[in-house]
Amino acid sequence: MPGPAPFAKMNGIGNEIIVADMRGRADRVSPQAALALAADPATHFDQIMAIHDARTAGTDNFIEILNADGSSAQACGNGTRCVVQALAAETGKSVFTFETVAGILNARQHEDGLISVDMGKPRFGWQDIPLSEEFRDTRMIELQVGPIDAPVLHSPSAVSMGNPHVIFWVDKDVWSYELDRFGPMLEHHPLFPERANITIAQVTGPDHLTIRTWERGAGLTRACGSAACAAAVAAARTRRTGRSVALTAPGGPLHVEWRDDDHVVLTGAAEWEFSGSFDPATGAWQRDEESAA
Ligand SMILES: N[C@H](CCC[C@H](N)C(=O)O)C(=O)O
Repeated sequence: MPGPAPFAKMNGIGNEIIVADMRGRADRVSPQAALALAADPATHFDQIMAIHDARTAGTDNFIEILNADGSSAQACGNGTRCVVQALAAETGKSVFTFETVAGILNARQHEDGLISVDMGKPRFGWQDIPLSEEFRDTRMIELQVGPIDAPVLHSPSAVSMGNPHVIFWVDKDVWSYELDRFGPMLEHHPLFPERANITIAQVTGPDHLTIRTWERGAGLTRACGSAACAAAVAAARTRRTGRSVALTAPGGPLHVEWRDDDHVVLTGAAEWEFSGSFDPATGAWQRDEESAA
């Protein structure tokens, strides 16, 4: 049996992330370990980013992403920034190429410490998101919450950033909507065969959005990077903003640029909290002695 694996508890503007160092070993973080770590308030997380040895030439590492409910995710922008910060501190490198189940992505740490992740190209086809019904135009799909004649939320945009997202556009303050109540129902709506990440977004300035997200497999989070990308792309697609968008999530600021080559680049901060080691099979863990409180 391989021994315990090192981990760092980090966050990407409040998106709670565990970066697990699974390099040099063949086992994987089990869904049971994820559930155990998520249930402990000291290690509660939204995503685990498990760093594995590279599988493909030209990449630095393979990254596996687990949600708090033990399910896997194809993309995690905020978590990827945490991985970059951890590996940059260890290696002194600032440019990385990672492989995930959704493909290859590039990331870099800037001089000021902020980190940019190229999240790849968005997809808009209903089968790509995926939706269970044909919608020819996913800038606005038919879905509503509340009374038929006076819906509270309606007509969201749908986008795949490798993972499924819907964005409801709202006129009032994003905190005035009961996302904790609508989120679970929308995440599991039959329109989304692979479930979905649910974001409410308000245009709060020229090229500025304020967002809140209910994450698939994790619930309400203080930030979701791929949702920020999906919201910015959907805003540009519906002419609500241009292609370079500043966003405010509950946990802080993010910037998204939808480049002319169709790639979406997410920029923001990452923060280390403490380090420890854990058993990838069970989730039993302990804090490193010298680690900060
Ligand atoms: N927090 C992540 C996204 C997690 C996505 C996950 N909830 C899913 O698609 O299952 C981010 O920063 O992009």
